[in-house]
This record gives sequence, C-alpha cells and structure tokens, in this order.
Amino acid sequence: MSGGDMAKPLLGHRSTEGDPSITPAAGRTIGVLGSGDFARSLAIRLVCSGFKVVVGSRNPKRKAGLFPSAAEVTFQAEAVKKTDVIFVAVFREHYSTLCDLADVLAGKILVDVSNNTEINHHKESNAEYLASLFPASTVVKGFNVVSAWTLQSGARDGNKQVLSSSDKGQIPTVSAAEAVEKKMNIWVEEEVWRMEIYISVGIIALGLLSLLAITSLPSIANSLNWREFSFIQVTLTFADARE
Ligand SMILES: NC(=O)C1=CN([C@@H]2O[C@H](COP(=O)(O)OP(=O)(O)OC[C@H]3O[C@@H](n4cnc5c(N)ncnc54)[C@H](OP(=O)(O)O)[C@@H]3O)[C@@H](O)[C@H]2O)C=CC1
Ligand SMILES: [Cu+2]
Repeated sequence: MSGGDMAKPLLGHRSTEGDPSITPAAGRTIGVLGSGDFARSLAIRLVCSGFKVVVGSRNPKRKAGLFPSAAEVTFQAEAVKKTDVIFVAVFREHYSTLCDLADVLAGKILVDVSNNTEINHHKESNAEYLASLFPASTVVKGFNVVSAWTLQSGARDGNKQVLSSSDKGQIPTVSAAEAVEKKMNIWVEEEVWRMEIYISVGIIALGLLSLLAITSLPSIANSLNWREFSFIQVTLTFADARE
C-alpha cells in the first residue's frame, strides 16, 4: 500500500528498535478469517507492518478487491493451512460455521477479536466459546478494543492499547500477534501532540477572530465603551496578525 499514513507502520520504527522482545515481522504469515471491516483494517495494517497476510473468506473472488494487493485472499481452509496465527474477524454468532475448520486449526493460535452487541447475553465469554469449539487450538483474546477505524487511520486518535489474555499462560509463541500488539501500543508522543496543538491553535484563532468580527458590528460596538472597544480591536488584531 502506498498513500499517506498507511505507508508507515502504525507507530514509528524508531520506538520499536532495540526491543529484543519484538520478532522481526517481515516474512511472517498471519491469517485473517472474515473479510469485513475489521478483517480489512487488520490486513491493511499487517501488510504495512511487513507481514504476509492470507485472508480466508467464504467468497474470496468477490472479496479480493477489498484487500491490498499484497494480501492473498482465498478460501477459509486454504488460508488457515498457510499460517499458525489466525485472527478470527467474524462475529460470535457465526463461530459455529467455522467448525469444519477444526482439523486444520488444531495446534494453531486463534485470536478472538470479537465484541458482543449486548451485555451478559451469553453465559461464557466469546473467547471461551471459541475455545470450546476448537479445543485443539490456543485461543487468545485481543484487539477487540481497537476499532477498525483506528487500525486504519493510525496513532492519532482512538484507543491504541491492545489488551490480550489467554488460558495457556504466557504463550511466547504468539510472537507475531504480540509484535503487532507492541507496535500498536507505542504512542508516538510527538505525532499525537503535534496534531492536538494544531487543532487547539486553530480553535483559539477562530474564537478570537469571531470576537473581533462581532465587536465590529455597529450595534455591538455601540454598546461597548471606547476603552473596551479599543482593547478588543487593538489586542486581537495584533494577536491575529501574529498567528
Ligand atoms: N468493526 C470494528 O471496528 C470492530 C470489530 N470487532 C469484531 O470483529 C469481528 C468482525 O467485525 P466486522 O469486520 O466489523 O464485521 P463484518 O460484518 O464487516 O464482517 C464479518 C465477516 O465475517 C465473515 N463470516 C464468516 N462466516 C460468516 C457467516 N456464517 N455469516 C456471516 N459472515 C461470516 C464474513 O466474511 P466472508 O463473507 O468473506 O466469509 C464477513 O465479512 C466481530 O466479532 C466484531 O465484534 C472488534 C473490534 C472492532
Ligand atoms: Cu447472541
């Protein structure tokens, strides 16, 4: 992918350099089941972070055009065979339709990214449910608090924290997923603040200009005494001119 922000990994290289716990991403293949909003954002972000991505869809022909050309879009079973770490970007309600994949998913890591639309609707969590459907796989919960939009648009806005958990202890094997998480966790101080400052200065300038404009209206100007009027006009014209 080219184009603006997406050419950059979510968060600068600078901050991840020298962190030995981050496995080099390039070349690793990550699977994504589903071709919806979240799958697409994940795929774009993973490709931009140097991963190979294989997407598993029920209808790969129709969905391929929605993904970056670097990502391979194929049938679910094909995709799953090509990787050990698979993001399940499908709603809980459709988990059971993936049961045919149980054999190919055995021994692999499934990342449950789902959120429920209702609270306390199901007795077990989505990740527990997924784990019960695929007892031979390792289920990791994570990324569900990051919106598809944040994944695509980068570090400037939205939640960048990726929380994850699993039954199977530390799971050092999830290095790829963890590498993405760590990359996502790094808040690029400079970039975030620069944006905030631009916006704040813009708002203040707009406020001052409006005040200047309003006090220039004859009806308002007449209701101020000359001291107030000249204070506002002189100070603000000067302030605005400097901005
Ligand atoms: N959108 C967001 O911002 C976020 C989403 N999530 C989670 O990510 C998951 C996916 O969300 P999102 O991408 O928005 O949803 P979408 O509805 O956009 O995509 C869901 C995908 O599921 C796939 N799927 C597989 N089996 C079925 C089936 N039997 N019926 C219908 N669809 C099926 C479809 O892909 P195909 O047709 O190719 O098989 C479809 O594209 C959800 O669990 C959601 O909670 C979590 C955090 C944020
Ligand atoms: Cu339900």
